[in-house]
Amino acid sequence: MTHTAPPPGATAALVLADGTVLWGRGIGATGRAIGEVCFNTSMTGYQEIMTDPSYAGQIVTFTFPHIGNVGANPEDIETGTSAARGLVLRDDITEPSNWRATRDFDDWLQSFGLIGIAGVDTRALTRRIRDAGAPTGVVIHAPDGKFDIPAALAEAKAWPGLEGMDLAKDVSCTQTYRWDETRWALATGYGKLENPKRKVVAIDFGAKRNILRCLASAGCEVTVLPATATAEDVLGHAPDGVFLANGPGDPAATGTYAVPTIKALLDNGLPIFGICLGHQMLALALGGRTEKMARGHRGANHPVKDLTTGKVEITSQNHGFQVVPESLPNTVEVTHVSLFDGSNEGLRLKDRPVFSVQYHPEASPGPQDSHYLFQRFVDLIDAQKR
Ligand SMILES: NC(=O)CC[C@H](N)C(=O)O
Repeated sequence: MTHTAPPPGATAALVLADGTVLWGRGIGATGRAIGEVCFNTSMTGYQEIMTDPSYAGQIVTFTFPHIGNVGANPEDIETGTSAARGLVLRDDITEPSNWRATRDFDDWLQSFGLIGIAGVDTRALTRRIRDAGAPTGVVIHAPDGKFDIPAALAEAKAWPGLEGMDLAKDVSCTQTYRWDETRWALATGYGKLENPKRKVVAIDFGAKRNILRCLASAGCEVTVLPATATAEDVLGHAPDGVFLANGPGDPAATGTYAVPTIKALLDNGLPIFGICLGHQMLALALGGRTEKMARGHRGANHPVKDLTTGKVEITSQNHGFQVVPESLPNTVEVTHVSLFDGSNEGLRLKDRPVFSVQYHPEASPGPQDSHYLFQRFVDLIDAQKR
């Protein structure tokens, strides 16, 4: 895998912190970007993945070779800007072939400032991440073929890594806003929620739009608050329930401002539902612990067992940290477990209307097996209201 000089025609390089240099062809924006190199096994949904705020500080390696082949459209995005740092592909991006495409994927990457490399042996890179963990990497796109590899290597070596990094504040909204677009909006153009039955405050640690759509589709009027919102800010909106969003970075670092808020909300007795980073921070607020995973879960095919029903669901996942179930107090019941590695995928409180999952029930991309969780949340809200 190691080379010293750019091979003829190379316009991009991926420099790993251990000195490995992978050469390829540049895609998207030019320049260089640094991040943790992870892999995602999804076969579809590359736009949603590249705009998922949880990927802040990461360079995504797609294990599926045909990325970009259906082009890009203005709808399949999870935020208006991208938080991910870059991407690594096996094959070159081809001409778009899909009726929904409004532009070429390469073009779209440029407009989002995303730097990428194609022509990499992504299978070898993925095995390496699987066996040795996610390395820091610098992706360089230099159409002039001029690479400063020693500088990139020094940068990669100096990067502190995601552990201890708080990135939620960077990707969260800065102002409170109302969300009322349902899941039907994309298909029909008429997706505004009429007569919502419940008021939900969503704390935005890096929320994906489709989560907000799923909450609206379940009949919730959703008010979105910035990540640093206090319990008073939340309660000021007189919500029937609180949603804790997904987000990037290390939950322990984000917890410095989010955990006190969540603790106060728990004391208040409101129904609470958390997803991914929201799940991890709920666990911290309950006195539990989180840790970095050896290789993380990123893909749209992860089997999870719901221990409360015995059913297995195929889930969409994107996380590199996990809740340590043994660290949770006995007021907590573990409700979901990964059938890949046995790690924790969900919890609920035995004495309060509070639950959370580690995976992404809104999918986007991914199977819709887990949409029932949004119904579970509104059922808890309705029971509490009665
Ligand atoms: N999707 C998420 O919310 C990710 C949570 C957290 N940043 C992790 O990597 O584990």
